[in-house]
Amino acid sequence: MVHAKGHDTLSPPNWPEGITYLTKPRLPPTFPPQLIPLISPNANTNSKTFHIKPIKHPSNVHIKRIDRDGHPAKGQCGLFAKSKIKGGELIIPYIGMIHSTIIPDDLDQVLPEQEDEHSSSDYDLSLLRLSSSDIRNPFPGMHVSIGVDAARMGNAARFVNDYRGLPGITGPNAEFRLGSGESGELRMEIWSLKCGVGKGEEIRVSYGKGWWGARKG
Ligand SMILES: C[S@@+](CC[C@H](N)C(=O)[O-])C[C@H]1O[C@@H](n2cnc3c(N)ncnc32)[C@H](O)[C@@H]1O
Repeated sequence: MVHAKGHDTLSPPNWPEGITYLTKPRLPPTFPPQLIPLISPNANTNSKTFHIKPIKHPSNVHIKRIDRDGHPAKGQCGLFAKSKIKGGELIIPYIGMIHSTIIPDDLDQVLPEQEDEHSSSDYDLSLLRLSSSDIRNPFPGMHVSIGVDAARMGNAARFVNDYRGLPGITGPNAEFRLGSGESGELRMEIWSLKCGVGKGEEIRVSYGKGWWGARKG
């Protein structure tokens, strides 16, 4: 375990240099306080931040550099099971930087000038989208989306690869699910599928056709 500047705590083995290790989601100071109760229902309504219990690195998974020929992510890292994981288990919550986009509801997509670092991130997952007619939406006439991006900071969940193209593999053994943490906070999680994950096996999800479609050509 390595404890570097900016990390929440000691990072697990094989954690890459330059990425901040988190034990709870990071909320930037620019995050609109009106949106905090939507992702953290137990937060004090006047709160400009949210308090979440730190999440430990699970002992049954590890980050491993992929050196297998034919693996499409060779040279990168993946997340592997250290011991057998049964079907239907929470493997690890997905932690990163929480961010929001607020755009007029009549725009059907973010304009180029509104794009930020998260728009092109390969580590960004959506947590919540609200149309202007949603009664929970605090911004009249606006469309709100909230996401979690682990490109620059996160936990071991950021290393989960997609199953496509992996040698001898025909499908995922895990999936992303929206869930809530111990403090009631909205979060993305990685759960094992019915088949479970064998000891030493790579944990692999489907990023979805949309994810791959956006990156073609
Ligand atoms: C969320 S990251 C996964 C962790 C990444 N392997 C790493 O070491 O940081 C997503 C990136 O992993 C790679 N990746 C994941 N699954 C892949 C697959 N099935 N085929 C090719 N590249 C993949 C791509 O470079 C993608 O942009």
